[in-house]
Amino acid sequence: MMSMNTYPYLINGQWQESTTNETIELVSPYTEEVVGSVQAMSRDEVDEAIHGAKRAQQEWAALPVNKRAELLYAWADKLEERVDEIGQIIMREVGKNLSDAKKEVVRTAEIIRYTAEEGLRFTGGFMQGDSFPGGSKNKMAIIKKEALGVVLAISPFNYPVNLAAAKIAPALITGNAVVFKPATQGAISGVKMVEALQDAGLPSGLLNLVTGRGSVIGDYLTSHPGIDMITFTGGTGTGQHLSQQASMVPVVLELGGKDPALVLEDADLTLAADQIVSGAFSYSGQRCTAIKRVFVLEHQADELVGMLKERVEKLSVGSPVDNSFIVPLIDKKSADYVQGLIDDAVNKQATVVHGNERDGNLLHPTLLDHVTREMRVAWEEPFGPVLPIIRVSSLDEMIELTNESEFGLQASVFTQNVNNAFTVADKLDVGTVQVNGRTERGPDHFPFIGVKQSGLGVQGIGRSLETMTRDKVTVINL
Ligand SMILES: NC(=O)C1=CN([C@@H]2O[C@H](COP(=O)(O)OP(=O)(O)OC[C@H]3O[C@@H](n4cnc5c(N)ncnc54)[C@H](OP(=O)(O)O)[C@@H]3O)[C@@H](O)[C@H]2O)C=CC1
Ligand SMILES: O=C(O)[C@H](O)COP(=O)(O)O
Repeated sequence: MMSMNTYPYLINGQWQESTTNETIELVSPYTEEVVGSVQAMSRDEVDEAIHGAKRAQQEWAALPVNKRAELLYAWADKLEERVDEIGQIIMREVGKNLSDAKKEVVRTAEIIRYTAEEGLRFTGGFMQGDSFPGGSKNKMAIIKKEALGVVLAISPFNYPVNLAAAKIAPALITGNAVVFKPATQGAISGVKMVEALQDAGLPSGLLNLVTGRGSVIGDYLTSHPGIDMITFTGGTGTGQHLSQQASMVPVVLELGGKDPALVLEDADLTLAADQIVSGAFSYSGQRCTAIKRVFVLEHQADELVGMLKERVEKLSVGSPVDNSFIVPLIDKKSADYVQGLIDDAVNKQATVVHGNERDGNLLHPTLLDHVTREMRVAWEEPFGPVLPIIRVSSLDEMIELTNESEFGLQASVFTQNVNNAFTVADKLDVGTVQVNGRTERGPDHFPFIGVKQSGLGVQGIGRSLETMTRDKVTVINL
């Protein structure tokens, strides 16, 4: 008999306990109490999940796309009906404040609906041979979009519902089956999200949910011959490792970042300060797209730092239950890592403008000035509430520091001159440049890309449909 707080995995429509009799306890980042346990699945069970998905896929792909869209619309409705319950689970499991946790569920429903709509309009094409030299009008190609088969979706802890659904929904609408492996810390939110999908009428086996430590079953999953495509969001180290495991299947990776804010001489400093603080500190900086360093010209730095300090001092710090802006980090290891970056910078003479206080996993928002390139925090991704200010002598230096990073997710450029904005944007080696706004993924139909060590391939609703399908060409010779 399973205890109330022990969550099963899902294979072929059946919620089950693992024959390993092993479960993994998940501890809340802020109460440090056990939220629940998930199953540590065996390899045989993982095999069953993949084979079950394979069996379900062909029938699903054969359905008219409008029928597939019905499932997604129903799923979005079911998620919205459970927004309070799932929001609470996200809060308890990953420590996101309650308001943001509920917003995540609502945003997920919106992504799913938009994906269904895009899916309805997503078709192949037609080509005529005579546009190529020597070609003929009598040779015509009909290009259809076909599903790849079984998509393996692996998600991280920080958006346990949203980032998972952003992979699952495009896979399903294009006729793929899914094996979904949530982050272990985030797996209960994943279970709840999948329950909603099942309530919406998920065909048996079409999505199978596997749980267990990535370090134990991850390689087995990613190198499994039954997997036809992998879509992954998580740390750069994990992503690099995964891409070496996978063989001959498309892989999309959304990885870490070190997004800079470049504050140009003609920037509106009030706007820049507002956007930088919101971008750097929401969910305590546990966003791949968080602003993770600021470049400002020496002669404007005092003014900007003063404005940032004023805002950072006002951020509420505490419990996600009280909707605090700054909440405890996901676990002690992460908090220790961020503290290590702060300590290194302070030892190398960075100035603590605010913060550098710690209460367990709760790190107060920390603003560091006079950060130099010799400090680790200038280059490493903290995934926590610390913002380094790097004073520079020229715009060229800002561009150079941006491009020197191993990461290339996004960058913010603050300027009131549109020509400067485009000139600088073109020189930055990142996936997306935000002009006069914080770095962020949304709106979710925009392409979302990481270059260099920040990723491979592209997500974003329309682009995800492309990456989860292949062209099938039939040529007619009249
Ligand atoms: N660019 C982007 O879009 C985003 C990037 N991120 C990045 O993710 C990181 C934080 O998320 P976090 O969850 O800690 O990332 P991890 O890389 O630790 O984990 C991500 C996922 O990978 C799984 N995993 C672990 N090892 C393996 C393996 N060998 N094979 C396959 N899967 C494996 C994890 O499972 P388990 O939990 O069981 O270990 C989890 O489901 C940050 O670096 C952040 O920048 C986060 C969000 C968005
Ligand atoms: O995982 C992340 O950090 C997200 O992809 C960021 O999403 P956001 O920019 O919309 O918060």
